[in-house]
Amino acid sequence: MSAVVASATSADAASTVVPADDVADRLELVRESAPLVQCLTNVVVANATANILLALGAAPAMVDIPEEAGLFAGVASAVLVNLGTPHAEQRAAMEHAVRSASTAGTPWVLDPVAVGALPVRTALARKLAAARPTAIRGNASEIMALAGVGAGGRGVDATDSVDAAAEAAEALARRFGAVVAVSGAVDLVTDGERTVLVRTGHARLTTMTGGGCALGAVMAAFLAAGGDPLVAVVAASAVYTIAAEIAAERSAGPGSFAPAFLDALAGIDGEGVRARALLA
Ligand SMILES: Nc1ncnc2c1ncn2[C@@H]1O[C@H](COP(=O)(O)OP(=O)(O)OP(=O)(O)O)[C@@H](O)[C@H]1O
Ligand SMILES: Cc1ncsc1CCO
Ligand SMILES: [Mg+2]
Repeated sequence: MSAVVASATSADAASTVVPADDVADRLELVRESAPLVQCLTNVVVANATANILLALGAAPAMVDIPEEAGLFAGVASAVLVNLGTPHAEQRAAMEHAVRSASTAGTPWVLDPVAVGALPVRTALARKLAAARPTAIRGNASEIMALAGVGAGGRGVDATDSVDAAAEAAEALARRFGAVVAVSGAVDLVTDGERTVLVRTGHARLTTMTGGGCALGAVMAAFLAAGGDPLVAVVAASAVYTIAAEIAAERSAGPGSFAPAFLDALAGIDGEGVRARALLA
């Protein structure tokens, strides 16, 4: 039985299945290694992202000033670059961090928040993508806009379906040699050759600020553990969305969901992954 099920999304990419045992193994590796995840992220979600990484068992560090970001990316286990509120100082820090991560071979994740209509972040996202992130994570409209199809979403929200973004995601993955993850009701993960659909999850995740942004940080934590980056990103997405299902059952709305999600992330183990996988 698989934690994630695959189906063909386009003629170009072969569908792939990632077994629940692989997801459980990756979760254990994250817990054992407690990766140090450097986050250059937006001011809206910084605190939520740090709490989510801690709950998972990783170590967050929001090191995002130009004088320190490059230095730190050389020692961090993984780096998240999220373009949600890209002030000038942070933009400069991102360029330092990306250069240093690439030199050190540190995995890094690009989240092109609200690219499309907004000029500064769109140009920056294109420039950073050319520096070959390990993974690119966004909602359907962001991935399509970065690939050069579509004008982006409504602010930070998607106006396109994950299905509609499948071909753009696969093309982007091939162009930049990255794993590309598209979030939505069903999450899609592709490396341009293999495509996986992660069907677990709950819509209440979209009522909590940082639902997508913190997922990028969690992907960075899973990538830090090494191995096949496609499997790492799928495992991150599966663990995250399974925890969201558990939290949704234990909460009444957005307010109680956020702490319940932290508890679920802290409590989930391989057995929990396998149990939910049977339902997927
Ligand atoms: N309709 C839905 N049903 C279930 N889960 C969903 C749905 N939409 C999104 N999700 C989940 O919510 C998480 C965030 O995805 P979303 O597409 O909202 O990201 P985003 O737009 O980048 O979020 P943000 O920028 O607000 O942080 C993902 O784990 C995804 O699986
Ligand atoms: C609301 C918001 N605005 C810029 S970034 C962000 C967090 C969700 O993407
Ligand atoms: Mg987003």
